Formats: sequence, C-alpha cells, structure tokens
Amino acid sequence: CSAAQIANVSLWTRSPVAPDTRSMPRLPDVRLPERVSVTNSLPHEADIVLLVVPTQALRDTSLALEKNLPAHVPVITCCKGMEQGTFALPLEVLTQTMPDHPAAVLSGPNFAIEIAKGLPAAATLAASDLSFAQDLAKRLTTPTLRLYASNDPFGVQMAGAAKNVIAIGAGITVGAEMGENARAALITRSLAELGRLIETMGGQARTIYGLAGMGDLILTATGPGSRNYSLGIALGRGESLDSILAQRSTVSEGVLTAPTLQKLGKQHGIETPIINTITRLLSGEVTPERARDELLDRPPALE
Ligand SMILES: NC(=O)C1=CN([C@@H]2O[C@H](COP(=O)(O)OP(=O)(O)OC[C@H]3O[C@@H](n4cnc5c(N)ncnc54)[C@H](O)[C@@H]3O)[C@@H](O)[C@H]2O)C=CC1
Ligand SMILES: O=C(CO)COP(=O)(O)O
Repeated sequence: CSAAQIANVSLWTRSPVAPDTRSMPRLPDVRLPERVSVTNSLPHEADIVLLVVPTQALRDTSLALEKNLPAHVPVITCCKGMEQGTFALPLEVLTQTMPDHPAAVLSGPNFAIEIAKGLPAAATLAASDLSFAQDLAKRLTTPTLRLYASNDPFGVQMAGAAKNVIAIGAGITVGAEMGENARAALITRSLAELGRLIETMGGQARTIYGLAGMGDLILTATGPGSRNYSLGIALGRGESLDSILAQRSTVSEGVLTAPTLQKLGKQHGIETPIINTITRLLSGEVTPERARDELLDRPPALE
C-alpha cells in the first residue's frame, strides 16, 4: 500500500501544536491533516518509524525509542549529518542503538515546509538490502512525493551530510558578493570532491549525481529557504558564527559536519580542498577573500 492509503500517522514531537489551527511553530501556515495525531509519548507499536531530529540528538532519541518498540519495526532516519566525536553516520548510530531493527535512510531535496504543503517532490530511500528499500519506497510514496530506491545508504548519507557544508560555502560566496559564477564553480567542483570521498570510502560515486547529492545541492546551495545557505550568507557578510547561531532555534547541520568531514578526508588520504576551506572559514581561521585566493591558487588540474 502507498502512504496515501496509510490511515494513521502519529507525530511524536516536543513542539506545541495549536489546537485551533493545528499548526506548529516550525511549519507556520500548514494545518496538520486530521489523520495525523500528535503525541508527546514515544510509540509502542508502528508499521514504520521515521526519525527526524538533529543528528546530534539521534543517539539519545533512538535509545529511548528502542526501549519502547518491538524489534521488527523498521526505522528510517531523515538526519543529514554526522555524529560529533564518533564520526558516525545516522545509520551507524542506529546499528548501535537499535540493532534488532531493520533500518534505512531517506534523503533528497525536500524542504519540510514544501513537503507539508503537498508540493511535488522526490527523494531517495536507501538501504543495503535493495528489496527492503524498494518495499519502503513503495509504501511511503504518495501522490506528491515520489521515492526512488537505492542500495547505497553510505553514499546517500555522505551526500546528505556534505551538501550542508557546501551550502554554507555557496552562501558565503553570495554574502561576500563574489558573484554567481563563483557559486556555480563551488557547487560543481564540490561534486567531484564528494564523489571522490564517497567512492574511496566504499560508496558508489554516482550517488552524488542523484537526488540526495546533486538534487539536494541544487536546492540548498541556491535556495534562500536553506538554513545552511542563509548561515553562509550571513558569514559572508561578516557576521560571526556565534552571533548567527545565537539567533537560531533550529539546527544548521553543516556547522558540525564540516570539521568531521575534513578529518575523514585526511584520514583516508583524500584531497578535499573545498570542505577544508569551508571548515577554516567556519572556525574564523580565514576570511572569505583569503579562502577565495587559496582555492584559485591551487595547482593546475584536469577536470
Ligand atoms: N527541515 C528540513 O527541511 C529538513 C531537515 N532534514 C534533516 O532532518 C533533521 C532534523 O531537522 P529539522 O527537523 O529541521 O530540525 P529542528 O532543529 O527543527 O529539530 C527537529 C525536532 O527535533 C527536536 N529536537 C531538537 N533537539 C533535540 C534533542 N536534543 N532531543 C530530542 N529532540 C530534539 C526539536 O524539538 C524538533 O521538534 C536534520 O538532520 C536535517 O538536516 C532533512 C530534510 C529536510
Ligand atoms: O536538507 C534540507 C532540504 O533538503 C534542508 O536544508 P537546511 O537544513 O539547510 O535548511
């Protein structure tokens, strides 16, 4: 059956839902459908669970969920980041916290507000067992959200995490008024860099050209609705990272993912000049102008 036929959706959330308008602070102007019931208790039974919390909260949230949920229930992570300290991708976290649950990842160019409004979109549903991914994709596809199955969960997660870092870089080019050519060059060359990283670490290089890679990059490295991109714009204009973060109540995953990716690249001996530069920009080690000069000054290379 498709999600269009799923009768009951239970939304576990800490956020308040206005009883009269059924709207939430993070999704203003959207009325939750009547078939969505809102709860602040974790579920004891479900057909499928989607975990949508900031990556750094995934371990605690999934541990709490594991205590409640029977082992057969599939869990899908929608997180786009890497755990600080452990370098774990979301599915690795779930393998440790919910080892008896079949798990998958959902990722793609999907601003939550547009999905909630029922605007058309597509995404990738990935699991190492392709038939499991295909089954979940079929069950969660709706008339407005088309899901494609993939057997490269590693590549999909790396792409989803890394695109947030690149979106910050793209925002910086805009905030620092470097022009649209610079943003296009940064996005395009980042695809080569991320493809290298994914392939060397055991994923499929072509995943970077799919919805979770290029698709999400096109969205978040150009769309003002992206928190990572808008954070980059503010940084490029000269605001400090601390002051930008102090004004925000929701997560901008790229800030913590950048140094983690940089370390991973180094560990695996992979050249990641764009990720390294964005990491140094975030830590205040270089100015946008210096970063621009360093990237342009690199030795000649084949495309
Ligand atoms: N917002 C979007 O358009 C999309 C977000 N994502 C990804 O989904 C994940 C969550 O993103 P958002 O929902 O936008 O983030 P958010 O910052 O709005 O937080 C989501 C929910 O997690 C809860 N939360 C925050 N910290 C928590 C903690 N320590 N313990 C338990 N719950 C906690 C919040 O109360 C909120 O209800 C991120 O990895 C993001 O990259 C993926 C696709 C689209
Ligand atoms: O991942 C997203 C859309 O696909 C959301 O991007 P931001 O976290 O940058 O807002």
